[in-house]
Amino acid sequence: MGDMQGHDVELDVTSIAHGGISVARLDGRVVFVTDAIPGEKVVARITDDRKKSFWRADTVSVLEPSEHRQAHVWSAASIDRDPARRAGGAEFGHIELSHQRELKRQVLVDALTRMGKVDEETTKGITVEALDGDDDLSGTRWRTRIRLHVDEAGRPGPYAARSHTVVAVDDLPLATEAVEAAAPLEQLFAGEEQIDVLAPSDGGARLIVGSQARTTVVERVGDREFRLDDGGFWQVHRLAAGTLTAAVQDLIDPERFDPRAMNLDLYGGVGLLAAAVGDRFGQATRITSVESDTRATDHAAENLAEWIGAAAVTGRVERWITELATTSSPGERQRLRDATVVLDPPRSGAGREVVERIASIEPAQIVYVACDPVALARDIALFAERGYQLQDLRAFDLFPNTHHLETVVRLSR
Ligand SMILES: C[S@@+](CC[C@H](N)C(=O)[O-])C[C@H]1O[C@@H](n2cnc3c(N)ncnc32)[C@H](O)[C@@H]1O
Repeated sequence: MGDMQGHDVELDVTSIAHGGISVARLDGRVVFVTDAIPGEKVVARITDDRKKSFWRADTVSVLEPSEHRQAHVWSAASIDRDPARRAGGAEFGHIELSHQRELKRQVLVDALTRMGKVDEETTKGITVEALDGDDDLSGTRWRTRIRLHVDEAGRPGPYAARSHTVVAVDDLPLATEAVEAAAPLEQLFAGEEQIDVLAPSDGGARLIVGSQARTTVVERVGDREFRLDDGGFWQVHRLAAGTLTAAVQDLIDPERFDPRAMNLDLYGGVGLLAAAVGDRFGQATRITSVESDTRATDHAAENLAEWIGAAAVTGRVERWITELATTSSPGERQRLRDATVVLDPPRSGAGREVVERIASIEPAQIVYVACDPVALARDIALFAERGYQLQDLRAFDLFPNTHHLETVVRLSR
């Protein structure tokens, strides 16, 4: 192993893998190749040949293009650039938007059937939906937040794909116009590591440089306002918060919903999904939002203040739910059995401990919002071990021109 790195090889690209890379075979060996599309023949440069079972490669030219190939939406990320200098974060930008969604569907269905042990029949009819109101066919101008990294000379820019090399760019087409206009691509920031640029929905744009003091911004979703720290978590696509609000409201089975139960919003951030539940089922709804970031919970308490049955607590979900499961009274246990649990964990998913704890309180239904289909599929299989089956699913293209997608599922016994 080791003498093929840097060599160019011809590859027939056969399928898509998780993570935005395609799969090809070379002399029977799997090669994961970037910037290709299944069905293409490409010339690719081997970047990693250390493993016996698979190699990695970057496409450098296309011999037989897919009918779905398009000029990259971001010239800084196109295959015309040296692979080491291609901007990261738009790894599907060379694929027509409708076909990006088809590839995301394939990845989701593959994860659900292989890792989630969901039967194929159940996955029929799954689509990755465009967001309501997103009529931009190029999949650009949606990022309300962007992180730039700073190189040794002080120049800000995105990282190159799969590396920590900062690359110079003169545009940011996935960012909203307000974010792009505010991004200081021409300035120098010697001594800084990163710069966050955001444009909240209440207007204006701001930069967060280094350890500057946090300020509060306001995001609007329908008639609701959410206050949060400028550096705090908020869904990135300009239409994401509204889309997930509607999806959670849609997926909760009203027959199984009890407003007086101990309903939970786990990994709650500033209360977006707790508010979605309350707005769907009325002011009498009881729900507790659990979040590890104290500043976010402070904002959640404020954002949900007018609603008497809502509470926001600071805690790590795994610990908080363990304590809940072990200390609840018989009356509380019944209200937990009647509960709807919404969870929206980070990319790594909930994991075995949290899944088992949730299952141990035996809630009436679980609505799981996931940004990683593989972590979701693993957790679906864990829930299935405890008798919770996939009942309904919707998937959304919350991240056009990237490989990411968002999935919302309902599980019940
Ligand atoms: C994907 S975000 C979802 C936030 C919220 N549901 C929303 O849509 O705005 C995940 C949230 O989980 C929080 N978090 C991460 N790990 C956690 C943990 N172990 N326990 C509690 N919260 C956690 C993060 O701070 C973040 O706010």
